[in-house]
Amino acid sequence: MSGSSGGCDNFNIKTHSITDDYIVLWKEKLGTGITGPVRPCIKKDTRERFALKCLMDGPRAHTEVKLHRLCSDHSNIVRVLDVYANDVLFPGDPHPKARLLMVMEFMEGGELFDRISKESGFTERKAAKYLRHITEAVYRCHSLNVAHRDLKPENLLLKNNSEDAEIKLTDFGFAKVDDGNLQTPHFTPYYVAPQVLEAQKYKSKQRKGVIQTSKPYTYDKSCDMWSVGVILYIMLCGYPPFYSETPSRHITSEMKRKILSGKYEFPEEDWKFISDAAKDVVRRLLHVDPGCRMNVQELMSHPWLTDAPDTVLQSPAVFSNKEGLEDIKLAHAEQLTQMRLPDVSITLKSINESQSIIIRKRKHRQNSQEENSAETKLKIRENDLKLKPLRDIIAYCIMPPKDEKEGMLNRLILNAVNSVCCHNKLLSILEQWSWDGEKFQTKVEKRKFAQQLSELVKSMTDVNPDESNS
Ligand SMILES: Nc1ncnc2c1ncn2[C@@H]1O[C@H](COP(=O)(O)OP(=O)(O)OP(=O)(O)O)[C@@H](O)[C@H]1O
Repeated sequence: MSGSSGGCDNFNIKTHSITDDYIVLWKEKLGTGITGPVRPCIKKDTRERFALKCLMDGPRAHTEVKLHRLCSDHSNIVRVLDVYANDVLFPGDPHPKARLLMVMEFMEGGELFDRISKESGFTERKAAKYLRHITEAVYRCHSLNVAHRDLKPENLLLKNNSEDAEIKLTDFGFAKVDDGNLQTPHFTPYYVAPQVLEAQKYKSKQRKGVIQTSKPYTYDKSCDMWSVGVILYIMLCGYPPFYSETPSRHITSEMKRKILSGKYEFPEEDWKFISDAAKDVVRRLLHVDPGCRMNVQELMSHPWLTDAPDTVLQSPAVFSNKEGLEDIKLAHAEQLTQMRLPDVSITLKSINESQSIIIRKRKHRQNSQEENSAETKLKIRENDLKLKPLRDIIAYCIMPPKDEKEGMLNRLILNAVNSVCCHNKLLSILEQWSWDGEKFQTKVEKRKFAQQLSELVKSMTDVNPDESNS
């Protein structure tokens, strides 16, 4: 093990070897995730036990570390103590690889649902207490404008095995800064939803003091709230809200349909003793429209959190079926992947990121002629502007504004038909939805329509802008 030479742009990351300060128990593991095992380690000077997560060094790992550390100083977030940039040789690797080693507080009590499975007399009141801890963690993240985006039972750990142990949130591997502004110094947004622009305007008004209160809603944060709703539903009854009739270890199209339409039930036989207040929290969190979903502040002030009854719940018995519990976790993880998808599918790739062969060849040609010539940049920008009306429709369909106005969609479509360069292709999509030139004759499935338009936009951006006028 050696201190790594490169990639230490962050002054808080130590570059000397972790083994100077800690004894790492490389052969033991506390849990395993997609990034590999999390291992115990012991601080040499205090003999205290910690948990070590090893990440491949790269921009994603740096974001994880940065956002985890940013949120970390809170009683419901797993604390990050030290981060090392070291070259580490793992068995099977031909040579040492640059890694970020994150030392975290040791969560001795394990995962939330494993704990619940062992509880006798698990009540609504106890579930409400757990939910308070989870809500505090989400509040911490959202108030720092961080959306966690991977809120699932495996990432909710208990400090120890005592009765009053705190729950803490961990794993910021999908977290992102969510302040309604998609622009970062490294990425020019090819897509900005009208709602995002609205949020920016809102923020600027807040900054100028025109608006006093904060309105923390944005899409990614609302996904976290959806996750909290699913976790609460499972804590109350032992199974998830969106379950497929045909058991499968993978998310089925039936399940997807249910999630998209927000179809779930409170089956009478399992829910008849559960309070209306608890159901109210679930309903408000699982609202299908992200704009109408309860935000974290609203959740914090819901009376059920502090006034839940002592009704005994059946979830521990259901959780004791280990295979069933694994299925529940897997389904939740996959649902989260689906929820993060719109982020990817509607964010068009920048030219530098495009995988298209045509565009890569073109890039290569450009590079050899004149790197990033002003003319090329202008063309890309022009092409981008031409596609904006389509992106506005997609955004409208995915996240209709709260104050949706009559005929708004039709106006956006007319604007696009009159201005976009690819209007023949657009018209053929509109025909499928019986567009009569002014309005739709049949009901449009907005998500499907948005998907078709996304594909059209993608096809227009993955070709040479010179050719896109056809
Ligand atoms: N601080 C900790 N103390 C004890 N165990 C931990 C700690 N952090 C993580 N673990 C265990 O390791 C598992 C994996 O950790 P983590 O979720 O951070 O890794 P990951 O590779 O990002 O996982 P995922 O596949 O969920 O993205 C956790 O589910 C938990 O069981």
